[in-house]
Amino acid sequence: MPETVTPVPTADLVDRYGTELRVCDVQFRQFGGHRGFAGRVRTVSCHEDNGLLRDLLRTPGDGAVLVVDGGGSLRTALVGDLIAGAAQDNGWAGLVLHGAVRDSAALADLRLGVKALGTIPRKSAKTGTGSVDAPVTFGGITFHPGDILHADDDGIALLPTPS
Ligand SMILES: O=C([O-])CC(=O)C(=O)O
Repeated sequence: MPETVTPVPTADLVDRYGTELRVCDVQFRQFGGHRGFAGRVRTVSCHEDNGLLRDLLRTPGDGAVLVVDGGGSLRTALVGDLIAGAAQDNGWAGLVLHGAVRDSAALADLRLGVKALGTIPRKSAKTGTGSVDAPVTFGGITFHPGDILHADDDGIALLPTPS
């Protein structure tokens, strides 16, 4: 069942949850057609290789947000218009890429959130090395599969996990 999470402004979430909210310190750029997006976290960890995330985004997203730890590399693009288009068509809410994109002009037309560090036209390898749904850490916070993520023009935040 698709699990849609309605995006809430991240500044409002800080006002509501205070320091319990986990806020990512990275200054991402916005590339997708949806500037505010939210969903349950899935993760990929990879380095200049997008085989794993390409295969995952070809499967139903059920409203999830894919968080990709690309090690911050800006040498190759992890996502372009084809992979992002598949994510849109398969019901993913958004992508958070600690890495680069390409086809950036086309990404703006998609019904998808896409935050990334920057752009580069060079492709990634496709060997499929890396891991899926292991916790990933960048910007001072750890993204666990199942966390609820909210993103907008102000940044990215993870809701406190119920104790
Ligand atoms: O295939 C790739 O590596 C990325 C790409 O260009 C696309 O998603 O369109």
